Amino acid sequence: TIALKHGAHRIGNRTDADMARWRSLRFGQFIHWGLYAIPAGEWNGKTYNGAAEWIRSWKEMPHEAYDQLYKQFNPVNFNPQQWAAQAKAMGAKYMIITTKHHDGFCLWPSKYSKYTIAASPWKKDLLGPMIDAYNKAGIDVHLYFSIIDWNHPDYRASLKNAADSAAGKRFQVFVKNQLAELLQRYPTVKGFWFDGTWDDSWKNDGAFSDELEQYLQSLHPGLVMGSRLRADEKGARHFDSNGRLMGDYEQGWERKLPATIADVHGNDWEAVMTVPENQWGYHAKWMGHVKTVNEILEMLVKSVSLNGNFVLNFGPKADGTYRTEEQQLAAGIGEWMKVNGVAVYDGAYAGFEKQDWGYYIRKAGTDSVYMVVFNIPVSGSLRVKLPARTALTGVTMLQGNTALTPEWVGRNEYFIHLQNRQTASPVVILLKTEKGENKDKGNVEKAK
Ligand SMILES: C[C@@H]1N[C@@H](C(=O)NCc2ccccc2)[C@H](O)[C@@H]1O
Repeated sequence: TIALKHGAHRIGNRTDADMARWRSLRFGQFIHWGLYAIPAGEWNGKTYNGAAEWIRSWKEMPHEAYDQLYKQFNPVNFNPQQWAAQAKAMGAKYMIITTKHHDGFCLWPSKYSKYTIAASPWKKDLLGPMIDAYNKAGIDVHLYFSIIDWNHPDYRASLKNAADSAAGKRFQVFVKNQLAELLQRYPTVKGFWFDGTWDDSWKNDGAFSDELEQYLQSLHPGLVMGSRLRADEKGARHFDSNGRLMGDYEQGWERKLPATIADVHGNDWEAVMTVPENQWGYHAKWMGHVKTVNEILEMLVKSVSLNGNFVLNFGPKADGTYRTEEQQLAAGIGEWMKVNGVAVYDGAYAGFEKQDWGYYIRKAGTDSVYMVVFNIPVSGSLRVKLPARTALTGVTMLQGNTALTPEWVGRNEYFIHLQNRQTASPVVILLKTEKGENKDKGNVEKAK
């Protein structure tokens, strides 16, 4: 291994209570809200095909025009209690809010910037009421913070000369001050979700990102921060130059999921997902495929089955309301989660051989394993292969709490025959297991 001063400082996952809590929550809500919701992906009668929150970088959007938008930001229909109630009904257990996206506009009245909500017609802090409402609903809050800041005069994508380096130093002080300010103003937050850390100016100062992470941990012990913040002194990101994950969980899964357990390398990880193909902030015209409830449920269940968290993004409108599609999606997900969330919360990799019908999720630390079925075969028979020396002692269909009698086909293999092959939603079956060989305890039907 290479000697590193600013690489990973820990091998293996964090085992403390704050991280165990984050890991147990499994399902989060991302919220991208800011000035970009005003143009909403359109300008001068033209539609921006990129992500709505990146519209400032569109050649058709003059920087001066974008930089005046704050004078119009006045979310008169903002109702944080309603936002929190919607998230709670959906079954989200944590929420990540954009405090400041790449455009540099702050949703809180930062004393380190003029480009904040205080300068808008709304004037008032948006983060405080949101964090209070979500915490009252029993939902943890994490703060998204973009290192890239297109508004700040000292932001540099790369440092080409002494003047750049001086600006870069001033910018690092600004970042450190804003982050400390956020922790001081919102002491109940559980973590930071850093973004915009791919520019050379950041990548080439691994020491600063390391010191910053340690500084924030010293201010707020237990803080959960993903791998996107850090670079090591050789410019390696997420994984240091020895291939070890930096930060508390792998944070690279943006709009994509790992395929198998091998892809996660035993690390904690989190996937963040958009409802349309690639829109985080509010875009008036969603183009391409919009994910359905069942597609989102499959991503959530697949993530948990591979030991990860899944975060679904919402992009509120400039007036503070949600678009109908997002409201309907949240309600539909919540309906399934109300009955089946028990298979998601505290969920973990089961260690069973993956089958085509869907996913296994182990209730962490127990002998209970849930089968979440998305693809009922035409035979109606679900094959279950248990690990060696694992006996099956009970099978229950969650819907209706119905006991099932599997057919034992020898050694550790069973078939579960579903009577009804028609279902509009994923079917959840609870397997009770125990250590030991499978012998005919009369609880299973022997193959003919
Ligand atoms: C969570 C999302 N991250 C921001 C983004 O710029 N993603 C595009 C991107 C993703 C990975 C490497 C570079 C750039 C998007 O605007 C969202 O905030």
